[in-house]
Amino acid sequence: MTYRILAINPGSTSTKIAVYDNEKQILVEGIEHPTDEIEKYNNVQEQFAMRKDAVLNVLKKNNIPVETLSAIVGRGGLLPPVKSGAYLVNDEMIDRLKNRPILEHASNLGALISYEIAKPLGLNAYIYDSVAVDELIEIARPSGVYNMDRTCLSHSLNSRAMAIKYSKNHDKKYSDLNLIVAHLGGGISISIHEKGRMVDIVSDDEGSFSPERSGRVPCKKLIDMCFSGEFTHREMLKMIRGKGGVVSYLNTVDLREVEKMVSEGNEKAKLVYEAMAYQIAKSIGELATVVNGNVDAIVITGGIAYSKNMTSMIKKRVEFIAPVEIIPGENELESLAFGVLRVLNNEENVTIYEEKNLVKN
Ligand SMILES: Nc1ncnc2c1ncn2[C@@H]1O[C@H](COP(=O)(O)OP(=O)(O)O)[C@@H](O)[C@H]1O
Ligand SMILES: CCCC(=O)OP(=O)(O)O
Repeated sequence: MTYRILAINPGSTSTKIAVYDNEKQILVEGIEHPTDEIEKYNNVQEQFAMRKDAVLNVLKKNNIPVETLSAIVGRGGLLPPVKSGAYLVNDEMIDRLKNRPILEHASNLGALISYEIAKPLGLNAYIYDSVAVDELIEIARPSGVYNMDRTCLSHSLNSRAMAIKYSKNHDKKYSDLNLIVAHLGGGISISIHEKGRMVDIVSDDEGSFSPERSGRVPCKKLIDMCFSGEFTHREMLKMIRGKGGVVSYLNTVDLREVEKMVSEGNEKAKLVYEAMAYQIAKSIGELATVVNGNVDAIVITGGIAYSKNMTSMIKKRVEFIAPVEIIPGENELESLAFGVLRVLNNEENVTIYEEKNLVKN
């Protein structure tokens, strides 16, 4: 039996899509949304129709009628804490993502676009390994302020896929290993997978800064800025997500440009670049304590993992903990499609999204 699966991954500046016939990729395309186009919209939600039409146009251009699809899967958005794996998109999930998402994020459109295309065709729409996957152990939850538990938001889709890939490459089972995975992209999150469960993370606001995010910042200073009257809520959020991190110092989110600045002798760029490697290494070290140092391997992945300079600086600081494996890039479209394929082949269960039954937090 061949299943044709459409995978949709909306990012801040692009919507990546792929179509698979079982495990064979028959189409992959990155639809770019230029900044001047994105800036026409007040929020992510308003981009829904534009992005959905763009997806449908690509299918049409490539002679893939939507009627030939078996299922559609989108990158899961900022929902309340959910389990790993597949969820069926339903009206309750759509209501949450449309009206009360935990945070505004392009991935909130993954479920919405998938559902909108799937529903009239009588197909199921899914999300898989949402950014809100929460498998934290209880001791990891308190933040230090009563009633303000930590929120588990991470690049779980790519991080879990890379942890599984590492395990397979070494003829081991994911469920037998303790792995730290550092996802280094426009945003950075680092996770520790203990015997197949993502038991703790350093989220994009808890550790290293990244090309476009601030990471952990001094909270007393942050509070002062919030109440200074100078900035709106939206501007403050942008300061930590979108306009924070490398771009706030060097006016670019492209690490390759930063590397060029460094090679041309720019001392400020050198400090920022090295500080990022230093902070990433610190977060990896922090997570090693979760399993009392019993780490089998550290996996470095994401776009930044293509940089030999960056990965060797990190490696130098952390290889005393465990061997470091570099798996550059991300595997998100394939991870989405293969996850749903396992569901269609009855190799994996699917969860129905019901807020009354979600992970407690
Ligand atoms: N060969 C490379 N060397 C250094 N940095 C790279 C390289 N390729 C991509 N990057 C950087 O990776 C980051 C984007 O990573 P990516 O995983 O594509 O992010 P996202 O999916 O979050 O947009 C950018 O800062 C980009 O400059
Ligand atoms: C840390 C949550 C996931 C996230 O922010 O994803 P992107 O970096 O792809 O925006």
